[in-house]
Amino acid sequence: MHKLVLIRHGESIWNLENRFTGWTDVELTPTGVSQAMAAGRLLKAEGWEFDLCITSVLKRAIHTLHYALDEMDRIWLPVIKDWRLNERHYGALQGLNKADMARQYGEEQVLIWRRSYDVPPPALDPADPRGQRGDPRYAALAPEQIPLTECLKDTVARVLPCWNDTIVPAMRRGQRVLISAHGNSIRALIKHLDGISDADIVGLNIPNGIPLVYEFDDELRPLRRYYLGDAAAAEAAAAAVARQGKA
Ligand SMILES: O=C(O)[C@@H](CO)OP(=O)(O)O
Repeated sequence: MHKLVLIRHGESIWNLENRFTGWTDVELTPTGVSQAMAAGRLLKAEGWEFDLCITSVLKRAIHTLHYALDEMDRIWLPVIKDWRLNERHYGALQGLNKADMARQYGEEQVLIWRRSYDVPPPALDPADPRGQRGDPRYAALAPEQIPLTECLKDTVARVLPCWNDTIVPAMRRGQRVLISAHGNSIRALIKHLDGISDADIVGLNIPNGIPLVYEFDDELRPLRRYYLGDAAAAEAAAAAVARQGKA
């Protein structure tokens, strides 16, 4: 059997301020740091060991990984940083307050922007300073590979190649993999792995900083997934994420 652990980063400053974040590179809050450290302590207490870590290129995920690894005394583990695990790009919504948008456009519209499978938020203008096309961390990408907005379907389309060319080969080599990523890049992976329908994926929310375990058979077919620690607390934290789109 193969196991994989995924962690959504701890609370970020824009999570706290309830702002659409996407590819904006915001820092963790002190609560987010505590969540990351608690995730590391939980993994250590349960005896989890890893051979390879993979994170996005956004500091909230990178720092979450480091704080968790430090608690496990495994800060020396190899880390791959892959832009394909970045948060879903939130287009022209990046920086705007979710509750304000719900008051202005209605909760139904905000739910579509946040959780629908194939309706992208309004796109950023390529010249908008909130965009990433001049960011040196994406210098190896062609401009058209750097999104101006993404729906979840678009995120699935770039997370899956990372799954297939990086995560799966590592697991097949017998490496135990820990991934630090984002609410919607994790939703993209879960949608693919568990074959969740376009309608049902709307109801799936990922809490900050709680390790999510996947178990696979020898052919890497998913057997089950579950949060480590207090299951009721994980469920309550996921419900709180869903409410962020309320007016
Ligand atoms: O703003 C974002 O980038 C994401 C994650 O924080 O938010 P949401 O849960 O609304 O998709």
